[in-house]
Amino acid sequence: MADLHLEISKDFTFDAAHHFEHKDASHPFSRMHGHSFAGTVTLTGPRAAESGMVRDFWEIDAEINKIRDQLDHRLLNDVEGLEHPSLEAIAFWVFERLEKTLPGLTAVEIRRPSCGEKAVVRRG
Ligand SMILES: Nc1nc2c(c(=O)[nH]1)N=C([C@H](O)[C@H](O)COP(=O)(O)OP(=O)(O)OP(=O)(O)O)CN2
Ligand SMILES: [Zn+2]
Repeated sequence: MADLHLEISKDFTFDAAHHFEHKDASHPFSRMHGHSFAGTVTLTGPRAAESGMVRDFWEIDAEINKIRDQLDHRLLNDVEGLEHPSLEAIAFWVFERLEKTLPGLTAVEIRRPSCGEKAVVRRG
């Protein structure tokens, strides 16, 4: 048992627009366009003796929703800290905010399911 560790994960989705300023004006990615994004937040830790839980999913959901509200149906380039809104940047941005309120956060994954692309930020 000593070599076992416990992970729990919660998925979320958001829709947002962005554009990439490092591309030539003629490139399609330089024009504003939108995506449906999906994310997964992972916590690692022991089960609390009194609840049997690493952390109540209801509490995780509440913290994710505070972050999601800052992304959903927004132009990501306008969000402070997301001036270059790649999947990689979004994953870092979410991790940095959620680690303040979700102790035991070990990974944030952001995906674009329509094209099978994802970025993962992992601690450790
Ligand atoms: N390493 C990365 N590369 C690229 C990223 C990124 O975040 N990290 N992002 C893009 C653009 O967002 C681009 O718009 C993706 O376009 P494409 O792959 O053509 O996907 P779709 O437009 O087909 O996606 P839909 O959501 O289905 O419209 C490029 N590279
Ligand atoms: Zn895009």
